[in-house]
Parts: sequence; structure tokens; C-alpha cells
Amino acid sequence: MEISIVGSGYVGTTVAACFADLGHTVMTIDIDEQIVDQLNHGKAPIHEPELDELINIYGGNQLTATTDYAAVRDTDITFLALPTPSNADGSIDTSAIEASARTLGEALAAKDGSHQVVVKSTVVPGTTEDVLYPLLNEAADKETDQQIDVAMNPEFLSQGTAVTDFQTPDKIVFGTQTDRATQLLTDVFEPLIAESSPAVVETGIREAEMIKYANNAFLATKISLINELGNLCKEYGVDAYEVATAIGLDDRIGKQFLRSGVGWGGSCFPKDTRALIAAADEVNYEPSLLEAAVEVNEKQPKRLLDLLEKHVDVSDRQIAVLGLAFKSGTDDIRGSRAVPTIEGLQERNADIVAYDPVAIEHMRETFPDIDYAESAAAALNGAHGAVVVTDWDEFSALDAEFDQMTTPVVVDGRRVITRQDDIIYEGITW
Ligand SMILES: NC(=O)c1ccc[n+]([C@@H]2O[C@H](COP(=O)([O-])OP(=O)(O)OC[C@H]3O[C@@H](n4cnc5c(N)ncnc54)[C@H](O)[C@@H]3O)[C@@H](O)[C@H]2O)c1
Ligand SMILES: O=c1ccn([C@@H]2O[C@H](COP(=O)(O)OP(=O)(O)O[C@H]3O[C@H](CO)[C@@H](O)[C@H](O)[C@H]3O)[C@@H](O)[C@H]2O)c(=O)[nH]1
Repeated sequence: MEISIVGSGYVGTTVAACFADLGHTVMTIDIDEQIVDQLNHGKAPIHEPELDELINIYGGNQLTATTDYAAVRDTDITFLALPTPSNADGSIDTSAIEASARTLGEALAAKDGSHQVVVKSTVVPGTTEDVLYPLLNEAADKETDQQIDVAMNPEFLSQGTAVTDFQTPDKIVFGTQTDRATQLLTDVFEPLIAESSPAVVETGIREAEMIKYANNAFLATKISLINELGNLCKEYGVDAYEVATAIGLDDRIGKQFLRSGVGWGGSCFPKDTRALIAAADEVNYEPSLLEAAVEVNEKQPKRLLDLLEKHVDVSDRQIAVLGLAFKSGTDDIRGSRAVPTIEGLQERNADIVAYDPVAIEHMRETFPDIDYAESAAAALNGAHGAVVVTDWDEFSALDAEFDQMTTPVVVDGRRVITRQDDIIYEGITW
């Protein structure tokens, strides 16, 4: 099929590459000329395992990029992968997706017949039908029988494993209002369904929008619950990871997302939990549990620093921050727990030396005035203490590097450090 995708960020680029790999011809549209240029030259604009290879194969041929929305007219279906960031009150800022819908509608005015638009962005229930549908159709100004149809197909990929997640999903959700939309989406995903047999959920548009938020709210709350239990375990001298492994054997609980630590970050959990809380406020519902999940999450970086301060006065002392990305496998620092950790260290007047294998350049934009090291070893050399914020594999291999610290105090927020002899080692929940 001929598919267009508007927005070439983490979701848009991954989906574009994977659709091309399924045999479709893909046209991507973005306002950022540099991204467009990179894609056309076979280069991935973001750091994501396996993506470079796919973009290298398809970029510039089966997958082409442009800034011109007119390109959508040559395609059968358009996916919107635009950002939906937080407003100050936590609600979603739909300005980018609304602006895009208007431009898309205007471009589709010159297309004969109807067109299928599918929202992949995370939007609160009602956005697709009540906001985007009218915008698209007002801009397109088509005959009644040629109205642009909308559908919602939420995305569940995780950064760092985006390509694999997209190629082997647990489920695919089609939120539609017409049989034609369901059929078109089935045609798009048919090769993937044949290959990996995911559950296919056919539902309404509002349900699809809510499924995405419910999914993320559940996972974020699950981590906050294990963090709360973990904090309690630590007080009792109990290893939270042993407890988590045992409770995870109960199928009703499940093994995944039970890694306690310095908390959840990323571009989705913080934004989506806040959006759901703000949406609840709109309908006068008080989401106490979600609010508590956020509260627990916000406290974890402080707990990490309190543990550090148990052993070392950080003021005017070199403190190593190991890991800046919000999780391993990505250079994304959005919502990273490294941000409040660094802020807390700054408030305590520490001399921060931070290291991450791929995310330093992004963090430098947020914290231009702290020092960055080229390796974990360099960050640890001479440090009075270290905090581990991201679960990069390479931190597990650290050993003699700790001997180069002035005082070897290591507070692990992710349970990745394996050397624990002859250093002062604290796990956040163990
Ligand atoms: N990042 C994830 O892991 C993930 C996973 C599932 C769902 N989501 C959701 O998907 C959506 C996109 O997220 P993302 O992380 O890919 O965002 P992103 O910020 O990485 O990418 C968005 C892209 O849209 C482009 N853009 C902005 N305005 C535009 C316009 N008017 N026309 C064309 N292009 C425009 C930007 O230049 C950028 O390249 C969000 O709603 C997010 O919540 C994200
Ligand atoms: O047991 C765990 C699992 C994760 N995390 C943290 O939780 C955050 C989010 O991790 P993860 O969910 O793996 O990454 P994301 O890329 O943010 O993916 C989430 O957000 C995406 C955007 O909505 C969804 O599509 C995915 O399904 C959902 O997992 C990270 O800071 C992790 O360190 C923990 O602390 N403990």
C-alpha cells in the first residue's frame, strides 16, 4: 500500500521504517528539513537499535521524506505521529496535531474522493472525533459523501526496543467508526499479523484513545507500587528484588515492570499520567491512585540523594552521576530521573561530573554548567560519591574504576552495579 506518515520522531520514523519493511511504500512528512534530508539519505534521525539498518535499506527509495503535505494525495492512508506534549496544567497540548490536521485537510482538498486519516499520537478520549475530525473536514471542504474518515491506532512501542516492539506486538488496536477504516488498517498490518500473530483489538475510537492511557497509567502505577514496597523493604533490611521475583511468579501480578529504583521517566509515563489526571479533573473525578503514583515517583530521586548523604557530605565534593538517558538503549532524556537528581545535587552544592554513553549532548542543553566525562571511569576518578540513574549494561562491568574514587560511595538507583566488595554500596530498595 501507499502510506503517508506525518511526524518523523521516535514513533513516526520507527513506524515508517517498519511499514517499509512490511512491503509498503512510505512517504513521511515533517516540518524539520534536517530530518527530511537525513531520511532521504538513508540515515535515522534518532538513536534506536536496528533503526539505522532499516532506514539505510529503505531511506530514499521505498521510504521517502518531504516537508510538503501535498505528497499525501498519492497515498491511501495517512498516520499522524505528531507530538502531544504537556501544557503547564498537565493537559495535552494539541497545537501541533491540530496545525497538522488543518494543513493535511487543505492538502486533501485537491484529492479526488475520500481519505483515511489514522491518529497514532497519544490523545485523550474525544480528541480524534471532536477536535481532529472537524478540523480536517473543514479544511478539506469536500462533498458529504467524500468526508475524510478518522481512526485511532495507538502505539505501544518502548524506546530502546522500538523496532522489535513494533514488529512483535502483544496487541494491535484499531479504533474505528467505519468498516472501511477497519479494512484499510487490516490491510496495512496484514503482513505483520501474519508474521507475529498479535491479538487484534477492534474497538471504537474513544476506547482506543483510552486504552493507550490506561496501558501507560497501569504500568507507571505498577512501578510506583513496587517502588513504595521497595522503600519499605529497604527500611526492614529486606531485598526488594527477591520479593519482586517471588510475587512476579503469580500470573495475576506478572514478572514485568517490577524493577524498583529511582523511578520512571521518559517522554510518555510522566506526560500521560499527568494528562489523565488533568482529564479526570475536567470531569470532576479525583484520581487518587494516579496522583499517588506520581507522588511516589517524584520522591525517589530524593531518596537516592538521602542515601548518598548518609555516607558523604556532597557540598563542594565531586559526585559522579552515571546515566543520563531515561532508560538504557536511548539517547532521550525527556522525563529522565537524572534531571531531578542533578537538580538535587546542585541544590546541595555538589561538583557534578556526569556520564552517559549516548545522552550527554542532550543533557548539556538542559545543564550546560555541569561537567561531563567521556567515560564512567573518568567520572568516578577522584569522586567522593556516585549515583547510578540509568540501567546501562556497561555499568555492570565497572570494578577497579571504583578504586579510583576518593571515597568509594556508590548509590545504585537501578540495581546494575555488580562490584560490592570493598566499596560503600547502597541500593535504593535493597
Ligand atoms: N516516544 C515514544 O516512545 C512513544 C510511544 C508511543 C506513543 N507515543 C506518542 O506518539 C506521539 C509522537 O511521539 P514522538 O516521541 O514520536 O514525538 P517526537 O517529538 O519524537 O516527534 C514528533 C515529530 O513531529 C514533527 N512535527 C511537529 N509538528 C509538525 C507538523 N505540524 N507537521 C509535520 N511534522 C511535525 C517534529 O518535527 C518531530 O519530528 C506522541 O503523542 C507520543 O505521546 C510516543
Ligand atoms: O520495572 C521497571 C520498568 C521500567 N522502569 C522505568 O520506567 C520508565 C519507562 O520505561 P519503558 O516503559 O521501558 O520505556 P518507554 O519508552 O517510556 O515506554 C513506555 O511508554 C511508551 C510511550 O507511550 C509506551 O508505548 C510503552 O508501551 C511504555 O512501556 C523508564 O524510566 C524505566 O527506567 C522502571 O523503573 N522499572
